[in-house]
Amino acid sequence: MADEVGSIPELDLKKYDADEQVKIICLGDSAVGKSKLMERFLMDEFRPQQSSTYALTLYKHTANVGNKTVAVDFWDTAGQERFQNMHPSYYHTAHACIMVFDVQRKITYKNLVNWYKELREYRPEIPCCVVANKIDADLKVTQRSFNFGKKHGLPFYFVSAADGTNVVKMFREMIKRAVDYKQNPSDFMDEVMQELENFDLEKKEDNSAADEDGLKAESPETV
Ligand SMILES: Nc1nc2c(ncn2[C@@H]2O[C@H](COP(=O)(O)OP(=O)(O)OP(=O)(O)O)[C@@H](O)[C@H]2O)c(=O)[nH]1
Ligand SMILES: [Mg+2]
Repeated sequence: MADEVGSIPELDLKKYDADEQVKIICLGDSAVGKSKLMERFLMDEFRPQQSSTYALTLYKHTANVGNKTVAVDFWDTAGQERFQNMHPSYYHTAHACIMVFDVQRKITYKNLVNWYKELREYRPEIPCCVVANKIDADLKVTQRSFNFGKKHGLPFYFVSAADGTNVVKMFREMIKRAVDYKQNPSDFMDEVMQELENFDLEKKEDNSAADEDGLKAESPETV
C-alpha cells in the first residue's frame, strides 16, 4: 500500500512487533520505474497509468529474514528529468539503496554516476545495487553489458516492473543486505545509532522487569 507521510504513526505500530527495522531508498531519474517496481513487489500488480511521484511516498512492508520479522520502510521520491540534489533527510539512516535506470533511455544510465556520487556523500558504506528496468520492452538488452555496477562492485539486476522478472529476487536480496548492514554497520555514525537503539531496548526491558516486580519504573526527571 502506498501511504503518504501523513499516515505513518498508525503503521508504525507494526515496527513495535518487528525484531528489526530497516529503511531502503530508491534512486534514479524520473520515469525509470522506481514506483512501479515497489508497487510490483508489494502488491504484485502493475498499473500502467499513473503520474510521477510528487514528493515522498513511504511503502511499508513486513519481511521474514531467517527467523526474524523485519519491518521495511521503502522510501520513494520523484526523480528528476535532470539531476538535482536530493534532500539530505532522504538518505538519513538508510540501510540500503536501489539505483534504477531505464534500458530504453541511455541518459538514465549515464546519470547513475550522479546519483551514486550523491549517495556516497551521505551514506558511504550502505549496500547498493544497480537495476536495469523495462527489459520487457526489448529483451535483447539483456545481452548487453552495463559496466557501471561492475566498476563499483555493485550487484546488477535486469528486471521488469511490467512482467515482474527478477523483481522479488532483487527486493528480497536487498532487504537481507539491509538487515546485515544494520546489524554490522561499517560506518561510524551507524555504529553509534545501533548502540543507541540497543541501549533503548535494554532500558525498556529493565523497566518492564521492574514493573513485573511490582516496582514503578522511575519517570525521567525534568531539569
Ligand atoms: N514497459 C515497461 N514500462 C514500465 C516499467 N516500469 C515502469 N514503466 C512505465 O514507466 C513509466 C514511469 O514509471 P514510474 O514508476 O512512475 O517511474 P518513477 O521512476 O517512479 O518516476 P518519478 O516518480 O517521476 O521519479 C510509467 O508509465 C510506467 O508504466 C516496465 O518494467 N516496463
Ligand atoms: Mg515515482
